[in-house]
Amino acid sequence: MSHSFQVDLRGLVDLLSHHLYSSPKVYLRELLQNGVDAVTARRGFEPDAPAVVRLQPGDGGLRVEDSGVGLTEAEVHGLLATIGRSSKRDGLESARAEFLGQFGIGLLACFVVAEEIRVVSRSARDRSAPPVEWRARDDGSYTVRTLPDAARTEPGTTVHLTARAGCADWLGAERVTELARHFGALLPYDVRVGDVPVSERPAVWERAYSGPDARGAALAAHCRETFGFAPLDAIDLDVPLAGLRGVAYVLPTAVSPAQRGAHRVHLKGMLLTERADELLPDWAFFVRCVLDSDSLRPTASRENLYDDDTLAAVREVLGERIRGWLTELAAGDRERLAHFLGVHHLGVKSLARHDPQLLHVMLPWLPFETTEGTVSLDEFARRHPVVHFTRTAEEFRQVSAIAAAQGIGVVNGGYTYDSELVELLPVARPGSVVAELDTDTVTAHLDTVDPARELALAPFLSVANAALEPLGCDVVLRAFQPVSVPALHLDDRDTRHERARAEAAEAADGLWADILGSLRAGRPRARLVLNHLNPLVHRTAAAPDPRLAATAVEALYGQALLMSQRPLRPADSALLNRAFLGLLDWAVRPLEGAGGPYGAVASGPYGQAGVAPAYGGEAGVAPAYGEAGAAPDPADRAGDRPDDDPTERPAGEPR
Ligand SMILES: Nc1ncnc2c1ncn2[C@@H]1O[C@H](COP(=O)(O)OP(=O)(O)OP(=O)(O)O)[C@@H](O)[C@H]1O
Repeated sequence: MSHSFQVDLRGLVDLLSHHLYSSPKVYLRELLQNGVDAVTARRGFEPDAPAVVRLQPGDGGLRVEDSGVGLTEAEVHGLLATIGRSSKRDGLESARAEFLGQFGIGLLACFVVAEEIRVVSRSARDRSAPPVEWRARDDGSYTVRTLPDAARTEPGTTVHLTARAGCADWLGAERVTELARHFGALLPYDVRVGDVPVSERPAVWERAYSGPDARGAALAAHCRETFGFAPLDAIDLDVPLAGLRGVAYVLPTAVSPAQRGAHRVHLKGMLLTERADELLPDWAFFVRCVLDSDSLRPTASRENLYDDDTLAAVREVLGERIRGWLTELAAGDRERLAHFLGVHHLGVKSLARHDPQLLHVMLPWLPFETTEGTVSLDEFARRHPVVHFTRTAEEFRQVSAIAAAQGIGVVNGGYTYDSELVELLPVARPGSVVAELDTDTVTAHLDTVDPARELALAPFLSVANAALEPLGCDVVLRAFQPVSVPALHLDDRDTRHERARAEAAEAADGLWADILGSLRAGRPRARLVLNHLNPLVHRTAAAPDPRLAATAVEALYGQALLMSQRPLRPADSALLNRAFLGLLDWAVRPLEGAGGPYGAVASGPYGQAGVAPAYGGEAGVAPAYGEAGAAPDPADRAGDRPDDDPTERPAGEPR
C-alpha cells in the first residue's frame, strides 16, 4: 500500500527562517515576486492588461494586491496548497526565463512573519470561474471556498497576512515601504505602497540626461547613495545580448586585490543581493557594480547567484567591458588614465600578466620603480639595451645606488607582479633584453683595483676576511661610485637559500644530511665589497692595529647590511653590537692615563676600576700588521676585553 509524505509545516517554516533565509524581510520580496510574476503571466495572453502591485499595510496585517493572472479553485489546491509546486517551472526553459519564481516555496516565507495567510483570487484565464478564497494557518491546515462574484469583480489576487505575535513590526507601514523600495525599485511594473510609487524606473543609468556632465553627476550621486563613495569614474555595463544592464563604479582609493567586491545584483528588476562576489573576474577588484540581469539565476534562498555556466559567461562579458574601458582611456584620455593608475596600478598589472593585448596597451603607462626613479617599462627599455631587474625590493635596495652609478639600469621587480611583467617585456616589445641582476653581475661591473695596490693591502684583506668568516661573508676590494659609499653588501637569494640549506645540513644527521649535502650548489657566501675610492676604507686599511681594522670592517659590514634594509639575523645583530662597542672603546681610549684632556682618569670619577687596558697588553702600543703574527681570532677578541661581560649577551646568540 502506498502512502504520501506528510509535511510538518511548522518544521518547514523553522527550516526556512533559520537556515535558508538570512532575515524575515525576505517575505516581502516573495510577495512582490509573486505579484510581478502573476502580472507577467497575464500579459502573456493579454498584453494590455493592467500591471499593478499595491501593498497596503494596516490593522496588524498587510494586504498585497496584484492585477495578475489570478487562480481558479483547482489551481489554488494544486499550486498554493502544494509545497514545492510552481506554475513557473512547468513550461519550457524559455517560459521559466520570464518569471522570478521557480521553486514553489516562496509563499511559505510569509509564515516567518504571519500566522495566517488569506488569498482571494479571480482567474484572468477563466473569467467565468468565481472568486476563490484560500485561508491557511501555520499549523498546516487550510480551507478553500468560492466567493460570490461581487467579492472580486476584476481578475487578480489579494494576499492578506495576519502578523504572528512579535512580528507586527515587519508588516508595519514604515518597514513595508523601506523593504518595497529596497527590493522593488527596479521592478518593471507599477509597484506602490498605498498610493506612493516605489519604482525608480528607468534606472539611473537608463534615464535621458541633458548631457554627459548631467549623467556623470547623477551616476556619482547614485554611487554615493548606494556604496558610500564618490567614484573615480563610471563604466556602462550594457550588454543587451547577455541581458545585462548596469554600471560599474571605479573606487576612488586603492583596495587589496584579495578583497572580494560586494556587487549589487537585480534579477529582472528584483534586488537579489548586495554582496555578489563572483560577478567579476578577480582582477577587476577596483570597481563596484550595480547590475540588472535577465539571464542569471538565483539560488533557492534567492540571496545569491547560482554559480553556473551563465554566471561564468557573464563574468567574462563584464571583464571584457571593463578591459575595453581601460583601452579607451589609454587611447584617448591620458589625464584620467594617469589618475586611475595612480590609485589602481596594481589591478591593472595583475590583469596585464594574463592579457598580452592589455600589456601592450598599458605598458607605456604602468609605473615601475627603477634606478632612474618611477618610470614606465617602455621608456626604461628604450634607454637601456638590457633591462636588469631584481626579484625582491631588498635586493634592489642593496644594489640600486651602486648599479645606477655604474650605469646599469635596474628595475625593482620586488613589488607585486613587477618581476612577472618585466619578464614579459620581450613579448610586449620584441627585441628587448631582460636579465635578472645577481651579485656576480654587480661585482663584474665594479672596477678592479690596481694589482700592485691590492697586493699591498693583502694583509688588511686577510684580517677583514678573517673578521667576517664566522658570518659566511667574503671581503673583496673594488673601486666604484659613489665614492661616499664605503661598502656594499651583496647577498642574493640563491646565496641565502644555499646558506640556509648548508646550515640545515650541518644540523641534520644521517640520511637527511646526505640528501641536503647532495643538493649543495656551491659555497654559500655573501660578499662585502669595500670601496677602494672611499676615504674611510683607506683609513681602515691603514689602521695600525689589526684588531682595530677588524672591528672597523665589522662595522662597515654592519652599516652595509643596514643600508640594504635586509632583516638582521641574530649573528648580524650581535656583530653590530660588538662592532659599535668596540669602536667606542677605541674612540675613548686616549682618555686613559694622565695625559688626557680631562686630566688623570685614575683619580677621576670612574676611579681605577673604570680604566680599560688596551688590547694586547701595554696601553697605547698597537702591533702593526705582520707583528704579533696573524690577525686576531675574532671569536677571542671580544672575550679578552675586561669590560666585555659575557652574561650581557643573550644566551645562545652567536658572537
Ligand atoms: N499572486 C499570485 N497570483 C497568481 N498565482 C500565484 C500568486 N502567488 C502564488 N501563485 C501561484 O502559486 C505558486 C506557488 O507560489 P510560491 O510563491 O510558493 O512559489 P513560486 O513563486 O512558484 O516559486 P518560488 O519558490 O521560486 O517563489 C506559483 O507558482 C503560482 O502559480
